Amino acid sequence: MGEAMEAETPATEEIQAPAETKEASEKRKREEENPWRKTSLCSYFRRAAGSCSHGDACRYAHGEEELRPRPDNSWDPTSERAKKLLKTEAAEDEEEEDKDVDFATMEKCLVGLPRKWTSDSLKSFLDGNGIVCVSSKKKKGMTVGFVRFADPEQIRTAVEILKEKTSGGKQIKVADAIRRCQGKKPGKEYPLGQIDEQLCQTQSIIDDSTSSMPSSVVDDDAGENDDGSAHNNSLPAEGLISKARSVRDVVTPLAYMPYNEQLEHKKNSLLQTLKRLTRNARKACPDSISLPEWILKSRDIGGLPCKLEGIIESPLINGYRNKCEFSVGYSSQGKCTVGFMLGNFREGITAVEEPINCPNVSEISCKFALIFQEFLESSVLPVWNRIENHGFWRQFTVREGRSPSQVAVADNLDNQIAEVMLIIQVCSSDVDEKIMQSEFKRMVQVLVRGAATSSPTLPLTTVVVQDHKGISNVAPADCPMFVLPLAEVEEHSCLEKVPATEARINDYINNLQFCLSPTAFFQVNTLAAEKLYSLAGDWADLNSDTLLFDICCGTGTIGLTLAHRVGMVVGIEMNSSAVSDANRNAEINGITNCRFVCGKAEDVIGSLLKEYLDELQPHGTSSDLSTTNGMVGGKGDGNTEENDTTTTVTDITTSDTGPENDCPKDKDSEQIQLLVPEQQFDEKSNVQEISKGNSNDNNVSGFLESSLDSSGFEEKAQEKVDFDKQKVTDSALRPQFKNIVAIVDPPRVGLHPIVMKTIRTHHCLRRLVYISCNPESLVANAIELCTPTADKPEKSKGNKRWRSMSNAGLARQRAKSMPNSEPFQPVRAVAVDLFPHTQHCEMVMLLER
Ligand SMILES: C[S@@+](CC[C@H](N)C(=O)[O-])C[C@H]1O[C@@H](n2cnc3c(N)ncnc32)[C@H](O)[C@@H]1O
Repeated sequence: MGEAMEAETPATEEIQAPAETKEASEKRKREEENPWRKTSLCSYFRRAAGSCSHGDACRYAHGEEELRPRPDNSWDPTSERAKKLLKTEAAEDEEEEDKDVDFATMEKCLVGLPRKWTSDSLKSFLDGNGIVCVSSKKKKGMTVGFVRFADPEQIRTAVEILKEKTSGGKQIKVADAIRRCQGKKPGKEYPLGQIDEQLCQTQSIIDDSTSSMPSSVVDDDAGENDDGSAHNNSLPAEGLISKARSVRDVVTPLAYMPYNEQLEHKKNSLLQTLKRLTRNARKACPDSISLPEWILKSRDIGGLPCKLEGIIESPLINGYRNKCEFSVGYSSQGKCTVGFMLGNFREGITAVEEPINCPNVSEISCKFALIFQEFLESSVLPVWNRIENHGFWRQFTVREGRSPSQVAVADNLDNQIAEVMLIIQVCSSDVDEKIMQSEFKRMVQVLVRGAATSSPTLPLTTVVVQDHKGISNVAPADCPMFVLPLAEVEEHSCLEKVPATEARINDYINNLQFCLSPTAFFQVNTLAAEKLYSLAGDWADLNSDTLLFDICCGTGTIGLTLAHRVGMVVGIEMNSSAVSDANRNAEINGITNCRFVCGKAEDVIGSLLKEYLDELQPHGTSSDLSTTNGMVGGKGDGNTEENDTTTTVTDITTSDTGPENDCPKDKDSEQIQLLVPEQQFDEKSNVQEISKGNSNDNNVSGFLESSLDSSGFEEKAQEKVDFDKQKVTDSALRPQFKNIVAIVDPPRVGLHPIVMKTIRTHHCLRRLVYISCNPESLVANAIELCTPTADKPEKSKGNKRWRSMSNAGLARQRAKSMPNSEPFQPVRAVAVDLFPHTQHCEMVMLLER
């Protein structure tokens, strides 16, 4: 037996040991020197101690079941460094968990209670913490609980209970409850005493778009527009506020600080936000993979993912806004007012106050608001009442356009405004047509006269009416709009409602003219936007061999201002009027190397990347752009075909696939490079898709739900590819570019998960400049783009708990199920202050791989 065994054992010299690499040999030596290192895993990041950021402060050895101290005793738990590290990281984690709970506000509302719950059920659920009251909204199918806590400790306990217990699998979320008064007694203050009916009413009229959503997934500034402006959450006449805040405090909360202190304040807050990127990417990094260099290096720069290179000042500090959306409602004194609300729906319902002392609002806008307010005082039609969802006058917007080639001097922008567009939002349901006509005529007269008699006179270019019959604050993209004639119309003649298709005003960026339709996005601080775009261009490292994807391009401002620095721009935008503005703007400025595609980025990006990049020639064989395609920016530069959006769609599956792609293809990137069969170009349904599009910029829940259901990813992308009115040019004629860059400038909610996956898995895209008006969502997106992935991504479990996750937590989840692909690295970041006096700030981050 023994002999037989011996015979089976191969002779030692026959065993071929694989050659040890230098790296492996160094690792082995290190482990031999310190055996503890081999098995030790940091308690916080479940990662080898050698690669965690705790260094000597790392205390745990996880190789075994039990935690044990380092055998060499080199970890000193009493050392200052150890204490500091462990304390800060624990505190940071805790802070992240509690991010949405304000422990200073004692009255909370609990969203997501089971429908049949009563006050007693909630009381026992919370183990008696807080005085409770439950309100059921049958119409909205929701039950909300209101709790008044005695102190922060009670809140903490309740939050713990809510984290641990779920009600029938549902997570209950905590939000601040701020009471309003329902009574029609202006001036009466309701005491903040015990929990009562008024508190229950606080959240009962929360906007539909936020009510069903817990606060953690509602954008921090859900009550604000894309550009950081105050939202028109029009208020009921009887709205009163219990928190005495001035409109200046609400609209421009930093106005009390000198400008340099505002910048410092914003910079510090951005530093904290940026650190979240490092922390979360570290947590999301799979155990099997070593931490990327940028995370390891973050230790040297205070935990930042990359350097924050400062904050660029706004050239204009006061009156910089070129667009102001005023709410129409009643002030706390019961006066019909055109101004800003003293809060948003998350904070409860508040009154509308005149825009007095709001330094970001231009004088022109204030004057027009006042003229319109005076008109409303004599109007026979009522202002919109949000509680009862009826009324006529809803919102008043002033858009300003500067004269060309004028350099703004200090704070004196007003006299450079050459054009003004006024947009009046109304709801014409159940309103007598004759009365409406007569009111419009009178309104135009008042506005024209008011502008002419102001000193100095105010420019007035066009008056547009938007007829929005829905309940939600945001009018859908296809909301009817018409232009009112500025010339006086005789009293008994019929008012001609000209469709607003041609209503435009002009503004200028980097000496290019931008012609803007009423609803198209345009940065509200034009001069600061110039700085932002130039910087984005510099960081994008552009040259004539660059193909630039301008994702979420609006009216084409970024692409068009950078067109002369690149070979070609492909812009993607879902607002169809912004796309037609972009095409028109290219034409006006004689730019021929831009193509603007109308569609949601998540629907079109995969196909566009495929169209342009799958046929890339190997480096060095790209054609000479200046001679073969003439696609260089500037007047009269040859090929205008790319701007022709009316040509028919060609089946890309039959087009010549061209020379082999020099980008390594992996199977994941294949997944998203979808071939779309001809039958799927259903023009009609695609057009509908577009027109539905931009009503829902902030559809966070849609994003989140789809993000966690990756099974539908391919189908979704495939189904929704939109080639409406876009021409797929013959691949043989299409220029080839060596340098593929994307500049993304998404709305506050950030990029759609499909866009993220597409960018991440397309190897040709090596550089990405991310511009964001919401650094929180930038950080969340960067977690997904920059975290290394495991060979086998985790299968998304369709996690129902996404509702209770923070943005960063959700991004971590998504990062784990990202297809295996090369991650980006954050390279540099800078802030650009487009919104002085407010908390908002644009942030730009360069990501490379
Ligand atoms: C912050 S703005 C930036 C616009 C433009 N880059 C600029 O600076 O003027 C965001 C733009 O993204 C568009 N948008 C929002 N969601 C989109 C989506 N899913 N796909 C494409 N565009 C989208 C909006 O209509 C808006 O024009």
